[in-house]
Amino acid sequence: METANVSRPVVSVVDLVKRYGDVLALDHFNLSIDKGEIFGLLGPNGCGKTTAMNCMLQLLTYDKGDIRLFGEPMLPTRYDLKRRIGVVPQQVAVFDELTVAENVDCFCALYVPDKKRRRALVDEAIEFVGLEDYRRMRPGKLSGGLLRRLNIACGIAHKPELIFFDEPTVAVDPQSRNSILDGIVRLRDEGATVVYTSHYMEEVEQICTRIMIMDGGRILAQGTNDELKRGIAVGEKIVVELPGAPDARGQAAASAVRALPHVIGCEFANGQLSATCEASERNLLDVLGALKAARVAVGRVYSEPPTLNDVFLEITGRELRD
Ligand SMILES: Nc1ncnc2c1ncn2[C@@H]1O[C@H](COP(=O)(O)OP(=O)(O)OP(=O)(O)O)[C@@H](O)[C@H]1O
Repeated sequence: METANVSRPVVSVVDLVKRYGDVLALDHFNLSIDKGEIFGLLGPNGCGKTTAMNCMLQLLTYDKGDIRLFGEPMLPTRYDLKRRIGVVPQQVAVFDELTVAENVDCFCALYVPDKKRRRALVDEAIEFVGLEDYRRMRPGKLSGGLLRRLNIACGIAHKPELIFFDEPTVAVDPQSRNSILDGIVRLRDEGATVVYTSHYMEEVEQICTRIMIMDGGRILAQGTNDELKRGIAVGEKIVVELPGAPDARGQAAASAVRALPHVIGCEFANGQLSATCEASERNLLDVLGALKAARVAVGRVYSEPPTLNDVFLEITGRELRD
């Protein structure tokens, strides 16, 4: 018999199809996110991330599919559910004629009518994103990174349980980027569930508990960072600098390495030999042994685990990077 306290996913999307005319933006898209996750939707520009998010939020109509948030059917009129959701859109959406504090208050007022309670929430949100010194400034005077932080404060001031972030770090300086990523982890630690879209794999690796890789409106793979990487043939990449090696000698060394067991591919370019290998404890010894036999002088050597780009590359044959 089913028990009453089985936890339901906070987000559940089944068989979502969205077309813009002839463009199939989402092709039977499915998603299930549990409470307390930071779930990453990762994929190149145009893969359908924003469309998926906007369908979940009922900001777009769709051709087919079932969307449930907090276990309830999500509909354009479900204001009770919308009140529990925060949205940080890709394009900064604030009012130029209002100050930082007035902007946060204005968005918070959509959900929290009580002025006194709102004052405390606005203060907390401004402090959360580190904009205390800019409270009375208008958005036009803020840098790109600070504007993004204001955009976040506007989306989270009402303490939503589920927060959608659509590429919140595009075109921000590294300091603001780190502050935004730290803030998202803190929101999760305080109990929120987060949906995070990005085409930056490093960010998704850094903060997401689970990741879905998308392309062309379809799901290519999903799992934890480790699960995704374990699912591909590449286990490690070995890079060896061959200082002063002429091109012919470097190419010969690369073909010797390519012949080794567990080596999937090997290239020599710009004085560097890069070998892609299956997981094996002997890879480094084998590669160095082959280079010694080929009589090339070896400089710096390092080994890297696979990245999400390798996962994307193996599935699609293309790079995830722009
Ligand atoms: N309003 C629209 N009309 C027609 N096609 C659209 C529209 N919005 C998006 N598309 C197309 O749908 C596909 C998915 O776009 P979407 O914006 O969801 O992707 P994305 O992964 O969020 O990319 P980005 O990060 O660039 O926003 C793309 O092919 C895009 O060109």
